[in-house]
Amino acid sequence: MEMSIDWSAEWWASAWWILKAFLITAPIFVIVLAVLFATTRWGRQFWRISGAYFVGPQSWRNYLLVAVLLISTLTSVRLSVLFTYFYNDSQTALQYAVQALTTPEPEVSLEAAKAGFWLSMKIFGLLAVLWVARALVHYLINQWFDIRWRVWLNERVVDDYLDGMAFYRSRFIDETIDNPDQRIQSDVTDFVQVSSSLALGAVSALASIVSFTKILWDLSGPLTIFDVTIPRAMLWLVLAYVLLTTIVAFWIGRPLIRLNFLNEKLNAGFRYALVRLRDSAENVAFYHGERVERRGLMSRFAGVIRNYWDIVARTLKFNGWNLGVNQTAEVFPYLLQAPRLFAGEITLGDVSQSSSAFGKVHDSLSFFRESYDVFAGYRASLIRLDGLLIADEQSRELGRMAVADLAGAVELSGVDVRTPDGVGLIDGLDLRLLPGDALVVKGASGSGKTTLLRSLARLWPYADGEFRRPPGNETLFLSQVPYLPLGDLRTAVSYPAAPGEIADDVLRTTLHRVSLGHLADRLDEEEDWAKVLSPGEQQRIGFARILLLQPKVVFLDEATSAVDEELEYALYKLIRTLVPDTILVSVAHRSTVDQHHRQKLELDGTGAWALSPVG
Ligand SMILES: Nc1ncnc2c1ncn2[C@@H]1O[C@H](COP(=O)(O)OP(=O)(O)OP(=O)(O)O)[C@@H](O)[C@H]1O
Repeated sequence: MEMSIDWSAEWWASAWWILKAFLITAPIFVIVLAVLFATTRWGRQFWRISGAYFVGPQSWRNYLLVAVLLISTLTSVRLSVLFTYFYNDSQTALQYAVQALTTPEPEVSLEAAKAGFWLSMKIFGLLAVLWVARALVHYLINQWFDIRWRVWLNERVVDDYLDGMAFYRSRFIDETIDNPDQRIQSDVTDFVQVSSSLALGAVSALASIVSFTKILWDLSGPLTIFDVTIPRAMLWLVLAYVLLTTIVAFWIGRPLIRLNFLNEKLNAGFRYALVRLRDSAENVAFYHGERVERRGLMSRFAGVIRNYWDIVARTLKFNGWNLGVNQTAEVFPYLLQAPRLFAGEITLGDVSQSSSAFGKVHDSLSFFRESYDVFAGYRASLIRLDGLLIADEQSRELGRMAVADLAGAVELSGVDVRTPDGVGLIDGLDLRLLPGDALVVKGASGSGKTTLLRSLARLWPYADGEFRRPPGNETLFLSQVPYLPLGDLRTAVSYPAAPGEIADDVLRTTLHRVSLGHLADRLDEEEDWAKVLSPGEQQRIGFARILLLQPKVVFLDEATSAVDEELEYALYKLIRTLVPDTILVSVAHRSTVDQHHRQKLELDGTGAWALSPVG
């Protein structure tokens, strides 16, 4: 029995095919992507987010991995092609065997048919081993590529978010963005996974279309409809069919982009409301605010569900169309090839091979149609990640106070501070403080005391003037409730120094000094310290940091508001005794704070200010 192809020569021929296909596909792949990046909106977004990963001296490793993945993808296409020839041979062998058993003078003897059948089984064994091995290697390399990319992109997005205090200052830009945390955590992952699966899926689909079109071309016969004969009808019909159905599917699926975007946004909003409830648990519990919280949570959740129903309705239409299209395609090749089999023009193997080649061309062309909802989710991730990077950039572009280094002293000249609406809070403030000086800032609530400190810390965009101060960590800002990072108590007390940078003995002695001796033996304990410690204890941690870091200047914003007056006196005395040269600037309503300062700055909230000695 004659096999459909010469299998003994086919292995080398296939290896040669894969190499040729790679040499053709790789440049086309690069050119198509370059055109998409330059001409489509989502392509430009992609490039802004991750273009840097594919340029520069380090990027050759990424290209190497992409090349391996491309070769593996093309190998899989080639193996699929070989499988269809195996199907052809095994089916034809069976057909001849049946013929030999039922007709006295068969075309092929039973022995030859049996030999053909067993040979095709051996070929299958080899193909199956190659198929499984390729799939596993592909999975591993694909994951390797994705993980490397994800690590890079995560670093890029987190660094960008931290750069220039974008994480804080983004609240001041015109179009603020929602849930940056979710954009970093979940969209980065989706972006990487879907990018590589869509790109490789598209390559695989296109290579399959080319390869199987060749098979269909060879197996297609003419079709006569209303006296018009279409040569190679099956091929043209599958192409026309898939093209039309894909256009309709894109049209039906288009709203999924917006719905997926909303889905992420609404879910993130719901999750954030839950996180806020957890963070403010004690406050809510004191107020018995469960009813209001429940209403807020449920209304957010209702938004999620409403949108989800829209997604369901749209997916129903989208999937309904796709499933219907796929089912119709099932019988297509049989309808076209069966009459030719009945006429004795082709073998059963040919019918079976046409059917599988038709299926492959159809599935490959349908890849674009069926991936549309994945692409819709991908677009949403692109928009969200790009939005985050743009917001970071805009945050960095906002104005901020000009600062310069000055050893050991503080100078403010012509400092203006405004509200976001442009209302002046402080006009032209000039000030000079030398080592050991202490200044208390007073003024009615809302007069701009905290905003002055924000401006000097370069957080506040609506401030001008010049600020000279000791460089880097020599200038410390302490807010009313000091920030306590997650981790053990050592990490919390040492902040912003890294844990371990300050010796435990020093930490313990300092805790005793600020009346937190009861915590001295708990340095290794991991807790959410911001929830465990009382506000007064947290404020004492703030004072401990002054003693540990010994800054040249420290700005304190209501730093003793939660401790009693006796303890406040002791804490200030401690600072004045142990770090007497440190310049102190305190914002405080309580008059008992004044006695620890030499000068007083009074703000009236309309721009005017007055500097006087503390009486
Ligand atoms: N993020 C913001 N957006 C808009 N306005 C703000 C913002 N932060 C502060 N303000 C406004 O700026 C003004 C000054 O606020 P600031 O917090 O500096 O007052 P303060 O003197 O420290 O008040 P308090 O003594 O109550 O702490 C207030 O009118 C406040 O509403």
